Amino acid sequence: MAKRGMLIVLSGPSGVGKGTVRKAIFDQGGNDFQYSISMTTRKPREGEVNGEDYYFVSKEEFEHNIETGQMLEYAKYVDNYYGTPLKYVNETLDRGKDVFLEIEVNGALQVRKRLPEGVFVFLTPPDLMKLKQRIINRGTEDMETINKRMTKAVEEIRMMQDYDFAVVNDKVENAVESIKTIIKSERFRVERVFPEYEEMLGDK
Ligand SMILES: Nc1ncnc2c1ncn2[C@@H]1O[C@H](COP(=O)(O)OP(=O)(O)OP(=O)(O)O)[C@@H](O)[C@H]1O
Ligand SMILES: Nc1nc2c(ncn2[C@@H]2O[C@H](COP(=O)(O)O)[C@@H](O)[C@H]2O)c(=O)[nH]1
Repeated sequence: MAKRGMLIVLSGPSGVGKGTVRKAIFDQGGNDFQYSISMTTRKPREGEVNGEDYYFVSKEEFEHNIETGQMLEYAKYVDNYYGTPLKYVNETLDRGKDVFLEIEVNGALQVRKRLPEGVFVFLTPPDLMKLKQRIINRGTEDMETINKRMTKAVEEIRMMQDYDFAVVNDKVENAVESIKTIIKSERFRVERVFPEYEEMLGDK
């Protein structure tokens, strides 16, 4: 049976740049991460594609998925549900592939309980003003929603200490390099990738 893949969970407040950093890591190549597409009851933004950016579903469908145990984790975040379908994550890890989740903090802490072997990285903004400016610049939310997301952000940043690693997203390229280094080092720690280590340490 293939060795189970590695689970990487990237979390942090809305607008900090999780999606930007994740896309840069994927675009640079040199890895075979599988991105887990989340499910949400939020309405699609302009340009968002069902089955690529999210699975956009009704509240009823989402609640049915919760009740039937189909979610690895889920959270109510600013008036909408967001969650990770369990089957894809399990099947992909079982195939020996690495899975990348990009989710908010309450969901990440649920994942930590179920899959504690994952690598949990918190992406944090240089400061709150810059965070707000990034959400405003993105131009996807109205001011009322931005303010709700900023209130959430303060709660979320307090939970940073529950993560294995924290990375400041000041410059995208620096955050990308830091996360790639973390992943490389965690893979080494978990898998002891050099065969001579196995021999030296007397593993079967
Ligand atoms: N280091 C950075 N410096 C300046 N702007 C940035 C940086 N990283 C991302 N941004 C910009 O900030 C905005 C929010 O980024 P992004 O959508 O990636 O955040 P997110 O954390 O994925 O948000 P959400 O959780 O709401 O999906 C985007 O307009 C992006 O271009
Ligand atoms: N707990 C989960 N949170 C998720 C998931 N997918 C995305 N998110 C987070 O929700 C907020 C808002 O996202 P937006 O697309 O409306 O800006 C943000 O922090 C996302 O990272 C998920 O599956 N589970």
